[in-house]
Amino acid sequence: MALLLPTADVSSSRPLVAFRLGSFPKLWGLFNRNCNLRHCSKRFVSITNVVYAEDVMVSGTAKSARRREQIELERDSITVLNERIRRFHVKRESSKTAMDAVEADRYIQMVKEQQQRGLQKLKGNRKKKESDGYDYKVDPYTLRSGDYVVHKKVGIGRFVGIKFDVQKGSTEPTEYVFIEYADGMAKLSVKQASRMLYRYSLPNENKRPRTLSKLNDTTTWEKRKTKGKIAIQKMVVDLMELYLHRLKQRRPPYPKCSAMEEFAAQFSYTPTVDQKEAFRDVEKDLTERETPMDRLICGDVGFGKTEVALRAIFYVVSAGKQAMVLAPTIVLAKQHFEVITQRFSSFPDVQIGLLSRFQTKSEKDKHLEMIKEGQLNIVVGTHSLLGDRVVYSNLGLLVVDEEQRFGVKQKEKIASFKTSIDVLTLSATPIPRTLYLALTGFRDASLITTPPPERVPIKTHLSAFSKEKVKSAIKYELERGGQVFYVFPRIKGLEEVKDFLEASFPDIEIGLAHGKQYSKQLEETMENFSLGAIKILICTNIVESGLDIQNANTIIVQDVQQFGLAQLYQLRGRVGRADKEAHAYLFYPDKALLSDQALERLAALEECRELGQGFQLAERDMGIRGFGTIFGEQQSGDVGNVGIDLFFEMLFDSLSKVDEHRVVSVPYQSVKIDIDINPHLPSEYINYLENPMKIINGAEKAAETDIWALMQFTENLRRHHGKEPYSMEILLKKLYVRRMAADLGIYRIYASGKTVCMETKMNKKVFKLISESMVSEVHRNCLTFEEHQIKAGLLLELPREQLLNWIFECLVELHASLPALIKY
Ligand SMILES: Nc1ncnc2c1ncn2[C@@H]1O[C@H](COP(=O)(O)OP(=O)(O)OP(=O)(O)O)[C@@H](O)[C@H]1O
Repeated sequence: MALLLPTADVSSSRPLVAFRLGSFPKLWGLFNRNCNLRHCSKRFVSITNVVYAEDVMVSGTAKSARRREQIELERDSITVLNERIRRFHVKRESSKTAMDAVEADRYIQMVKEQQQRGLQKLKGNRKKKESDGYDYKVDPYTLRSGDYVVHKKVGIGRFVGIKFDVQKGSTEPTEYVFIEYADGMAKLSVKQASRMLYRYSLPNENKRPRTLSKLNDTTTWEKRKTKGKIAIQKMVVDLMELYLHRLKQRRPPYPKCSAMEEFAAQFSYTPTVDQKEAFRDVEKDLTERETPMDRLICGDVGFGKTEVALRAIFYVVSAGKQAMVLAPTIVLAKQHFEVITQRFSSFPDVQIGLLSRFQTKSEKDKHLEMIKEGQLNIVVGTHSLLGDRVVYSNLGLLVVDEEQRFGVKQKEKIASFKTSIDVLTLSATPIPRTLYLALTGFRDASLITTPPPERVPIKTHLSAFSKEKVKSAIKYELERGGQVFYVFPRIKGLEEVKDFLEASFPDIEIGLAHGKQYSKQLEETMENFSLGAIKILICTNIVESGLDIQNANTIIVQDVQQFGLAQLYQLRGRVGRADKEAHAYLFYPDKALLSDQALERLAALEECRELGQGFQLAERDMGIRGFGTIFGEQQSGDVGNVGIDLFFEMLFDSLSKVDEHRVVSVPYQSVKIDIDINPHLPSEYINYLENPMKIINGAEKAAETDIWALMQFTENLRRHHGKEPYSMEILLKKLYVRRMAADLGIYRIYASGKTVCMETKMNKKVFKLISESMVSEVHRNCLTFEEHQIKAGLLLELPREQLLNWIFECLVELHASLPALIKY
């Protein structure tokens, strides 16, 4: 018996109608007899939202669990597919227009050539130095007993040791590497081990993996590896597509301006080799390319990235366009404003403005008006510059300092600029050189790894905290006329530090800076410190990045174990920015209280005392701490499957084969499905649909557009008319099959006895790639590839509808790999 409850809120996501029924085709027939569906059809919900009447009687968790179970059961294969399309295709498809294959070919070729050069350099490096390059395998002799390792073919094991053993039939003892697995011990020759073993380290790792792989059953490991591989492919393809997409944008190149020489001559220093190269890169981007620049200037702390940005600004402003400089904090914005003002001082026509939340409303309004009217050529500020109130007259360039410090929404806004104007991003988060070279071709970046001349390495002193040591360090710095940063990890406790320092240095001006202060007060303190009025600045890590105070050459960090490695590296980089020798004192409370991980981190920092070792440090830091800064949190999770070292090797491999991940779709109309199915819709449904032809034509049109449109179509159909009867479902599935086939480059599907043949433009490599990642073994195991055909051998000859269902399921599986492929 059907139970129909009245509905109240059509927009609500809660179930509007409760049924207790078997199959749905019967349901709407029943309704059709019992009520006027034409009037109430809008009040039905799709079958996924149906609640069974008897559930209403059951209470508590059992009730919701059963409901969920029931709902799961009701999710038919189209719903499951639609949900997946929504999850995976939304971002990619909606933001992109199709690219002409010939044009794309040209770009891909260009990218590949650039990338080849990068990889070539990597190989070159390797020859010079065996440990460098993209070989991430581990030297077994460097392993310690208990270390986790990954064997490419077997998976995660625990290194036990290297011992001599005599092989059968030999009298000579040979060295073997012993590795413990869940079900036994593996014995590898040292040579073999050096070819197959990687360290198993993870980003953000503090808990070691407990589960070892099995020697005798490698399926779980194979699955993990495939998952990792697919994730990497997706990442590479995303990078590639983003790049291709950007290459499609156009703007006229900026004219080369003669005044640049004058501007360059006013730089107080001789640029370093890397700076010069970065200037050239930026100049080429702006004056020779027709696509907007999206370049990352990646340089170690204090190595002079700002000047690169200044030159880019000069080009743009000289051409009559505006430039916006975005800094993560007001303190840094102010510093940039001052540097820019000073650097442009002999170009009085260039007007520079700082937009700050400390300004009064009328000051701010005046600035906004000037930006809008084009009276300000360079605008400096924090994220407030991204707000809708800021309207530019003729914006040409965006300079972003430390993009990773902006929030998600702000990053999205920054990304939206990248397709229309030139963007230069400055980052002091070093990326490993190997990674940089491998990424060449996918991401325009310039590395600044050479320090300005006369820079002296910062002397790093790591020890247990002692008031005496603190006092003598400060005394030394003050006596040579310098200033001191005193960094403490918590706001609570700063006052105590202040009391101690005031007592020790009664005649010295001491300032306090932290993020919870009133902005005005913070700004004043920073100003006084940079002017030299304040000699000791007690602060939290608010000074972490970008701050450039040349006279401050001692930094003291108390409770150093509380900071991350990259953070400490940044903090240390606040000093030693001139030619004076600088000191960094890192104090921990008591060695016994430090975790192994903290000790390892600090030792790494102490080791990397030479200038420019941030890049080296980044490589290690990724093993210990954050990987997400470069690739995002999602990828950070993917690394977990295989460990960083194997992940990197797979990444480099994938980068070098990017054009093999290419799928060429075929036009929807050219796809032939030679399976004779023309389902007849029941008359009740036809009556119920009001205008069935319009609906069927709409479905066909949606399928022709793309999978996203087809998904929206079926969702709408079900929202308005409930779940369709079986024959309509078959009709829809046929459309899905044709659409998915077109996307996969399959232009004909037919059956011959127990074999399903799919003629395709896909190449064998792509087939291998996507079939490997199929979740369903049933489908995967029966597929083969022969001369432009994907063949499926079925166990028995299926009736037509079942056959269509089978093909539908199989294509759904193949289609799931599309995000890891480049389409054009
Ligand atoms: N070639 C050079 N020779 C000597 N000093 C230089 C050179 N280039 C820049 N500098 C100076 O070095 C200091 C640091 O430069 P800058 O602020 O550009 O570094 P940065 O790379 O932006 O550092 P951070 O990542 O900390 O922001 C500045 O005072 C700058 O004037």
